[in-house]
Amino acid sequence: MSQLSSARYGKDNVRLYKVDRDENAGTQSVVEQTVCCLLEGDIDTSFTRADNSVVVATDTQKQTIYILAKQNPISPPEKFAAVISNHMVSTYPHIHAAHVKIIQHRWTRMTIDGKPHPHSFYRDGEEIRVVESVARENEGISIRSKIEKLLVLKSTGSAFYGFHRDEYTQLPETWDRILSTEVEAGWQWKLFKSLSDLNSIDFDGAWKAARDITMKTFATDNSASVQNTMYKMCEQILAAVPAVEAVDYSLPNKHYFEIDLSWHKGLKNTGKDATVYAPQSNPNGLIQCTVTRKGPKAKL
Ligand SMILES: O=c1[nH]c(=O)c2[nH]c(=O)[nH]c2[nH]1
Repeated sequence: MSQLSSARYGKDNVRLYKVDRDENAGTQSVVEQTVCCLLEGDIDTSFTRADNSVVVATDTQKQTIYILAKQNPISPPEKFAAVISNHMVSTYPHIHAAHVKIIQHRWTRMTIDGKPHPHSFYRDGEEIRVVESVARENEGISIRSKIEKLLVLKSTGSAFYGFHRDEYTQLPETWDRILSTEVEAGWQWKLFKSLSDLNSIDFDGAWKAARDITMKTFATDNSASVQNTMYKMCEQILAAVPAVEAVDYSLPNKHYFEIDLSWHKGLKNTGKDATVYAPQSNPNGLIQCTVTRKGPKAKL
């Protein structure tokens, strides 16, 4: 005998573009997103007994996303994700949870002849802003915001020494190394009881603060390790955004290896003479942590 132990369904990769035309200023602003919406609830019979009466078609979910995008601001993405997830659980009595993920892509306004252009934009990197919202019937709306794919590198100002050594250790200590990572940073908001609870929150301000803190700490910290530098980032984001309960980072350590070229006419390219390095794609270190406010230790 078998049983359905969990089920979710919906539409993924719903691509959205919205333009805001400011007729007075003669400028336009654009937002592009990719939305995923997955529903949970009393839908078991659609899997087990071919009962489609409980199915809010994935096409209906897609149309709903377009309509809600027309009727509401889609920026900040946190609020739009909450609007969609809340709509799903409040419209369909048999749907008890809605998981909405929004990826917001970068369209940065062009500067032409030193002035911001009124309607032209460019993709200044693969960095994305991500939001995951879950609305649960009778519980509230949970929101997690993320920065992903922000690639950073510093050419000095990073060390790694004093680590545990034993018969398996080959890595030399270093007081000056290249540090590079692709930032994945997340921050979990306190649970919102209803949509109106979101009104007092500056989601764009928090995203900017998290991004600025990440970059400034990365650049200015005399890094002892990825672990210590990322902890400092978490602490500052918690201090800057009171409505955030937890901050997490997942940082790959993208290694750059020295190349010994002394075999060729005694070329000096190691230690303080190193200028040409070999960037490594794999394997890479991967360091992750979650930091919360002081109190009883949360279960991980
Ligand atoms: O910042 C670092 N943390 C580590 O845990 C580690 N391990 C390693 O080989 N290099 C590094 N660098």
